[in-house]
Amino acid sequence: MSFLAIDIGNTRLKWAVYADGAEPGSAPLQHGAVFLENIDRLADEDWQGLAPPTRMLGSNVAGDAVRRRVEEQMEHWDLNARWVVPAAEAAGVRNGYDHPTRLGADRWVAVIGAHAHARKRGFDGPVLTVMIGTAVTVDALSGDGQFLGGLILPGHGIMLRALEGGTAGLRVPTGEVRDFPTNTSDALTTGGTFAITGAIERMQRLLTQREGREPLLLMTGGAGWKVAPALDAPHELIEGLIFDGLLAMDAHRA
Ligand SMILES: Nc1ncnc2c1ncn2[C@@H]1O[C@H](COP(=O)(O)OP(=O)(O)O)[C@@H](O)[C@H]1O
Ligand SMILES: CC(C)(COP(=O)(O)O)[C@@H](O)C(=O)NCCC(=O)O
Ligand SMILES: [K+]
Repeated sequence: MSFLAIDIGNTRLKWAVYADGAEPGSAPLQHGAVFLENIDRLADEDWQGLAPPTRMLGSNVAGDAVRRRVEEQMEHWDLNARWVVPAAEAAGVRNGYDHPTRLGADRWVAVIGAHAHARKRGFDGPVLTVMIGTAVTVDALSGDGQFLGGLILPGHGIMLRALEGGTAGLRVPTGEVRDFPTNTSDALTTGGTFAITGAIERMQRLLTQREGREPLLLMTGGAGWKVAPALDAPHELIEGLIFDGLLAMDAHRA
């Protein structure tokens, strides 16, 4: 008996298999990541030889066509494909979005994962969930479990491509994060990084003011490690935050 968790973003599909009874924070038995252009080879490659999972739950923000292609890769297993649709409430979190179903499934699941982490360590204050993927999202959860809302901004890659495409003189290699950049490469890299860390720190201040208490700041996503060193606010990198949310949701449904 095992549980397959899938997180399809706009760049990569991430998957993890857990033993029955796993909880948020548990280590997966196996896990992997593939770029979306390679998802049609999952059954023949990454998942070849995997013990057939007995349950699955996925988060997908890459559209219906991608979801169908992934479902095809799972066809040889006797598995009921289940995908998260953000609702008004799930796993102890209430959804404050104007139209709950329009919230990105990955954001909803990550906030639920972050809530589970906070509760597990006995923390009942607010939580700020930061995801650094293709896009960057910064999502606020109140101490009493209400998702208050959050920001979407371009990830580093999108920012740089937008600048390259919209200017004549910004085609340069990746630079370093510097306090006062003195060349174009460093200016671009620092600009992108400070845009992201600045947005995070602004939301942290807003949430602290609203709740009267410093939030727990949990960060995840493929490029989280790049942003973490430049972030002044105390934070924790949790690679599998979306998987932890999927585990929490699966446990609540059972
Ligand atoms: N080894 C890596 N493989 C892929 N992406 C990476 C890697 N290291 C950093 N990244 C960054 O992480 C981003 C993808 O992160 P991910 O969380 O998978 O995004 P998404 O959920 O949007 O698909 C890429 O835009 C890239 O900038
Ligand atoms: C904001 C996102 C594009 C992030 O995608 P990602 O970077 O994880 O690929 C995704 O969560 C999404 O499509 N959201 C729907 C719109 C919303 O959340 O309001
Ligand atoms: K993501």
